Amino acid sequence: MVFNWFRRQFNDKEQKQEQEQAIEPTAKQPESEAEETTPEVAEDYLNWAKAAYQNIQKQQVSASEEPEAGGELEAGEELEAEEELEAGGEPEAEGEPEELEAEGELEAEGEREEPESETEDPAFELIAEEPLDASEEATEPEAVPEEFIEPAAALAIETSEQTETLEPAEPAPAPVSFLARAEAERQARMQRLEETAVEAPVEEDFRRPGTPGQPEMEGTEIPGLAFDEGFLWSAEVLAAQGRRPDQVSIEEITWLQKLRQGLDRTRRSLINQLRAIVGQGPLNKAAVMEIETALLQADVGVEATDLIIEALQQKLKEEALPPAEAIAYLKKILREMLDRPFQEKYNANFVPEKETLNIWVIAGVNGAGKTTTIGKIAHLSKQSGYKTLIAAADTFRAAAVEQVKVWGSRADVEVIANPVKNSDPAAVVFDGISAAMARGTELLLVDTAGRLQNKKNLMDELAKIRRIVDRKAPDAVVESLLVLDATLGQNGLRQAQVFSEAINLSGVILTKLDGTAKGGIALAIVQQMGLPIRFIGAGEGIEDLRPFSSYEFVEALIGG
Ligand SMILES: Nc1nc2c(ncn2[C@@H]2O[C@H](COP(=O)(O)OP(=O)(O)OP(=O)(O)O)[C@@H](O)[C@H]2O)c(=O)[nH]1
Repeated sequence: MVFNWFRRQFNDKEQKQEQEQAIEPTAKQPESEAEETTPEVAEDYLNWAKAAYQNIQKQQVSASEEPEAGGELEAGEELEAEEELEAGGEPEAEGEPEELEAEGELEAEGEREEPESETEDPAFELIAEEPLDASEEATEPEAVPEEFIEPAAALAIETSEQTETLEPAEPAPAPVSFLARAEAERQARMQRLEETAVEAPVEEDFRRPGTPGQPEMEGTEIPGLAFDEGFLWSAEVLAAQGRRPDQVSIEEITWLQKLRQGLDRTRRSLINQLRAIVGQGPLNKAAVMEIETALLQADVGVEATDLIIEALQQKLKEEALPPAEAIAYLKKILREMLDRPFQEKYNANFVPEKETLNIWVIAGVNGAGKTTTIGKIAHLSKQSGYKTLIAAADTFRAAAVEQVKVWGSRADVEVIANPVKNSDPAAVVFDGISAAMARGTELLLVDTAGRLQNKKNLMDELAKIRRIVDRKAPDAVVESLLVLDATLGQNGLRQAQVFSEAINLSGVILTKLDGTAKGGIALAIVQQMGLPIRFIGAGEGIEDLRPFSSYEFVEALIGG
């Protein structure tokens, strides 16, 4: 059974089989977000969650009964593939060298440009100051140089500290969630039964699957997945998006829980302040300032904050909304902002095309999480049933190639690399595309350097890689994705601007959303750059990166 993470569904064939034996869905969709708190909707969500849990149980049982699925390649093919890989850049580079050399695209080894002392951009000062050491052997990933953290970022760090110390004296009463309601009803039922029953039946306890007397939850307990508050929240988020309980995978639930946990710091600071302010009629000046502060502390940025407040204020002038509805309206504003790039230029469905070569060039400064992200996407892609390959074109640091190889082996995805240190990255990309074409690869992930002698060299190199891709694979679906470290807050935006000058960026991958109070940076990126967020990372593990969903993000950011 293959769950396609890009499509957020099981691949068609498996889906059909699954549905034949699936437990029928029971949730009725709420007509509006405000309806979430009605007992009927709460009950529906609870039933939906139970059905989803049971279906995941079934998936687990059938997965454990299935024979181990083989790798992507048959044994023979694997051998051939290896041979091709062994041949590395040699035959490919030899095959069409004139084409490239004639165009002056490929530099001979050792002919890389000398470090230049000019530094047009302060963000690259450190890079320019550091000597070019092609044999750099560091095994540990490098942190983003402090110099990257400019005044804006320093300010953001200060504000983040303030965020931590900001403890609202008395949180405003939250609307009763369906969890609390279900628990209250359960307690009441329990009490009634105790009072009236001669022989008390075993009470339903949906929190402990397999409890005697609870037939629908009987069966194998799902290892590592309790039917708890986190499960119920995740189920509600999925159900509210129109998903059916039989379409949900264990990975989705786990991911949503992780995302919510990751955004915990941002959410706690935001939601407590917002709940206390909204829902009291039109916003007065003091309330506007408080919302502004809360959003700016979450690194939403001035431009996006102004728009959010304007839209919220407009609505509250038209009608006085109770807090739950005002928050629901705020969520809508945030979702619309995050989805705006899809109305203008970009496709909302970010899915590699099957049986087509998709090439994703991954850029970003060192330390942003580029290598880790490539490994995670490779894993996601492989798990989702795509033939995947990685081209290790960050040849500036020897350690970078080794790191990509480690992630490649974790994801069980081959890596095309040139063993020669400081070799031409464009040649590696060229070889990567040749290998991808020969193997019928569907997704080729290209790692690129995050640091060169100076900004100009870095940008020239990225532009050159893009030209090679366009020339060598004119029919491929190409995306240029920038990896940004969410903890850098506004400073990440400056990096994005620099990169977008060199390569035609088509999206952003936001990493390290866990453990930052600056989760609002996603809104600033979309508002200021007009770029869609394509993936978000919330942890260092291979499973900790998933395609971005504005609905899920906003729920995790300011949901209950
Ligand atoms: N907490 C957290 N850490 C992350 C995430 N993504 C990456 N990291 C960590 O960030 C550090 C840098 O990640 P790398 O993938 O090595 O970054 P890079 O951009 O490739 O940088 P170089 O390795 O220097 O080329 C590593 O310690 C990763 O484990 C994330 O989503 N959350």
